Amino acid sequence: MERCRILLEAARIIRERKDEIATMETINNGKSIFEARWDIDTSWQCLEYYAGLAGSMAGEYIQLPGGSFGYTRREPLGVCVGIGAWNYPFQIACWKSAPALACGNAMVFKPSPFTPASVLLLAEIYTEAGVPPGLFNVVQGGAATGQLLCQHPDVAKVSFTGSVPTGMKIMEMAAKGIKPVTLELGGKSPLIIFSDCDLENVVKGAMMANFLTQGEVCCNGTRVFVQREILDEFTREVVKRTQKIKIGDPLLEDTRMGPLINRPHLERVLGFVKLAKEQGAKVLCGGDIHVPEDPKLKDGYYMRPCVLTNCRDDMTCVKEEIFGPVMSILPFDTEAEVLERANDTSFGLAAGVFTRDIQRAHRVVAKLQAGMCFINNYNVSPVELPFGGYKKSGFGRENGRVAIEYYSQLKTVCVEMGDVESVF
Ligand SMILES: NC(=O)c1ccc[n+]([C@@H]2O[C@H](COP(=O)([O-])OP(=O)(O)OC[C@H]3O[C@@H](n4cnc5c(N)ncnc54)[C@H](O)[C@@H]3O)[C@@H](O)[C@H]2O)c1
Repeated sequence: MERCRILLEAARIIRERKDEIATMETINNGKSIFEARWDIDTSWQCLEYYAGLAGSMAGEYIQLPGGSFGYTRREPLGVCVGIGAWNYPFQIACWKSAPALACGNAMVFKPSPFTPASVLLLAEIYTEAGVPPGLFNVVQGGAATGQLLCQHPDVAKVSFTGSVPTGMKIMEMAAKGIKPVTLELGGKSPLIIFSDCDLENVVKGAMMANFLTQGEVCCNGTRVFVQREILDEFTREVVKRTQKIKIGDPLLEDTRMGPLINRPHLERVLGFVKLAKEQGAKVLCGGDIHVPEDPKLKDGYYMRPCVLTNCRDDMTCVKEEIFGPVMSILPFDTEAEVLERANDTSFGLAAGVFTRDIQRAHRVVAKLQAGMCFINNYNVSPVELPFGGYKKSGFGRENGRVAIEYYSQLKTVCVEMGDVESVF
């Protein structure tokens, strides 16, 4: 209950300082202030959720013959390391630290060196809320710092959010110390749109699945499979709305897309568009640098969101995670065909299906190889629901009740009520 009270107080302070934290996050990452406020909301909601669970963690009592019994205790792991990506800096730190602290662990958190700032506010807030000194710590640095943390003998667990190649290295390092890991890695998720869908909702869903945070979202549904009957209508509408996205100063209220994280990443994303064209895709809009009218933004890392058609499943833009505002539209004819194509990837983070046919919706999601599936929506993230990947998108879960299992260990106690029966 003490942990619960402190986490609730931290959640209250985050709510109170929401605008300040969101502004810091926008400067930190480049996402629009409008979206940064959403991130801060899911951050304090996460703290509230685990505050609620902190006081209710319990073991099991198991009866054994002869009056003997056993019971289990859920105990903390010790010092947990959190390593974060740059796309949701504050939110990732909350999604890791809230269950870690609720379970009685300490956490050392290392943000991405591209977004070092906002998590310091979280550390400040935890201290103000009453988290004892040393229980939540921020260490700045890049890969070398991350490695030192993973290899440290006093570290009991590593929870990592980032790319697949780094995830592999983390797992290797953790294996040497037999440490459990949670891996939240990349994706190339399918969004399947059947012709019986509500077109207005589907267009909104496809935009949400592709263009939040400049397209730098792990679970984005970037392979947009559209049933052929509605292909033209859907494409026309999605292009029209994509062209209307307001790009510019992310601190302005009406901006919906800010700059990408840095110049090398912008060039990488533009490189994917160039390669897509060379491989035969057609750019319907965007995919190039955007220079805002405001002269002080002229060197910003802005690009216009891009919609690609004429895509094939073997193209690089359809196979690899671009991590930028690039949507690939892929026509399909039948349910069986689209399921096979949707699952034909080594990733498995998320998937979405839009249809008015309720039986089909459940039949399709049951067959999708993805940890987070959406029916008739996309990229909503209630903290009550577990989130995490299948296949190379990682394992372990964040959020939901199940995350408790990833930040605690189970002790079994066997109690004898009779005499010891010895064979000696
Ligand atoms: N599944 C999810 O929940 C989720 C959420 C956000 C982002 N992501 C993924 O993250 C990727 C983008 O983020 P990124 O570019 O920051 O990823 P990244 O793998 O380059 O870096 C992530 C973090 O790992 C650290 N790091 C890098 N090398 C390391 C090493 N050898 N040892 C220990 N730590 C090391 C970085 O400093 C950073 O803090 C994308 O692939 C995206 O899909 C996944």
